[in-house]
Amino acid sequence: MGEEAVEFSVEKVAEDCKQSTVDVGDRTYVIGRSDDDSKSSIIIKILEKLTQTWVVPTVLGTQPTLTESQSAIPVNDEKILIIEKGVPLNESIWFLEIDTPFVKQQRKIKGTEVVSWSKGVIGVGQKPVVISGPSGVGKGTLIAKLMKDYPSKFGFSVSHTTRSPREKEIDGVHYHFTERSKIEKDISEGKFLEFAHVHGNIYGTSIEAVESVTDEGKRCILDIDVQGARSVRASSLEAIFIFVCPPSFEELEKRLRARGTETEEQIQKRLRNARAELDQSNSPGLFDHLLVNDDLETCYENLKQLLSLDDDQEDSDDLFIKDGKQTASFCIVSKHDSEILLQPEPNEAKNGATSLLALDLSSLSGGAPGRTRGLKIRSINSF
Ligand SMILES: Nc1nc2c(ncn2[C@@H]2O[C@H](COP(=O)(O)OP(=O)(O)O)[C@@H](O)[C@H]2O)c(=O)[nH]1
Ligand SMILES: Nc1ncnc2c1ncn2[C@@H]1O[C@H](COP(=O)(O)OP(=O)(O)O)[C@@H](O)[C@H]1O
Repeated sequence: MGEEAVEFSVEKVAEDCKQSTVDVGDRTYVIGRSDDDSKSSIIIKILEKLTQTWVVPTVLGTQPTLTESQSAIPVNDEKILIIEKGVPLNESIWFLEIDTPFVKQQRKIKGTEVVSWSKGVIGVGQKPVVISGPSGVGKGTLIAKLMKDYPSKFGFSVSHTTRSPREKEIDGVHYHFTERSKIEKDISEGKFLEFAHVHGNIYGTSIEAVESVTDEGKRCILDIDVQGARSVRASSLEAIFIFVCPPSFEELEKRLRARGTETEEQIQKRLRNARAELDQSNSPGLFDHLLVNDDLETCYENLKQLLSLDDDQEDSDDLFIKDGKQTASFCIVSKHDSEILLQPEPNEAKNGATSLLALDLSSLSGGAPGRTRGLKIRSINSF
């Protein structure tokens, strides 16, 4: 897998696929569609111009759905913007990350050349909320209340886990219950935002679990342990971090036993881990808010207050999102500073799509392994 010298020439590449070529520094990136074999896929090849050698990188992230062709332009030394042809604008914007911090880190881990896809999304979306705290403190109870009271506002990030389902747990709703080998493979393929070994099992948040909630316009809630919170802090996902504490250790033990879902051995393990989690809750810069869950209703009110405090971005992107909902297909014309000019594909003019669009990339956030958010769009009326 990964870096290898490949014997093919530019002419051979041109035969193989409908391609875009993008020069960034001493490299030419060839992005195209391969029709080899029965399975079509997007292929990425890199030409090292100085040595005239080809490199086939390891490609991470979810790739765009295949379309006939695409237009591409470098944004900077770190990423290339790609607009897919033949799909509505808000489905068509993608970034190929070639030297972002995430790509650099993955290159080190894998020891091969790496590039990563990230889908471009218009508007920022609300920051996800990470909720951590020891087992039995009441995280699930608080989250269930929030989801019941505000079903259109919040969505739950359904984690993957190797632990067995409890009696009332539903696969795909509470967790995606999964085999160890499957989750390990998906983690190695870069499909997870974070993962951790907790109470003897693997738990992890897939990128899709979080991003699909945000794409629906809902605020994503993650119930993950302290190690997971630390990983999310270090990732490109900007979130709010809340730690839920019990009023006392004795009360925590009481709740855990009263829940009646674990064996004595499992309870002992969870209580040991609880001490470590409580110690870590004070790590500088990790959690933004600590909530004590003594009386449930009081704690719930405090949680609601915290969340509405951070609602400043709500509805602020309507204008951009409206323009992004254009169903016409566009292609890249030029780049000026951080604005990219897009024009409708020639056959779209007859559908009434005549205006040019300016795609503003000045305030991007996130990026691989999740989405690239913060794109702004405005129409430029042709005269
Ligand atoms: N890092 C990480 N932790 C998770 C994830 N999903 C759940 N957890 C944590 O795993 C721990 C155990 O969860 P669970 O088995 O449902 O037990 P409970 O907390 O006692 O209800 C809790 O601390 C959860 O917050 C995940 O995707 N990533
Ligand atoms: N404030 C509270 N006071 C008393 N019991 C609570 C409170 N919050 C939650 N519980 C109960 O404690 C148990 C553990 O709560 P749960 O939400 O499953 O915890 P977690 O998801 O953090 O493991 C459940 O039986 C729940 O009904």
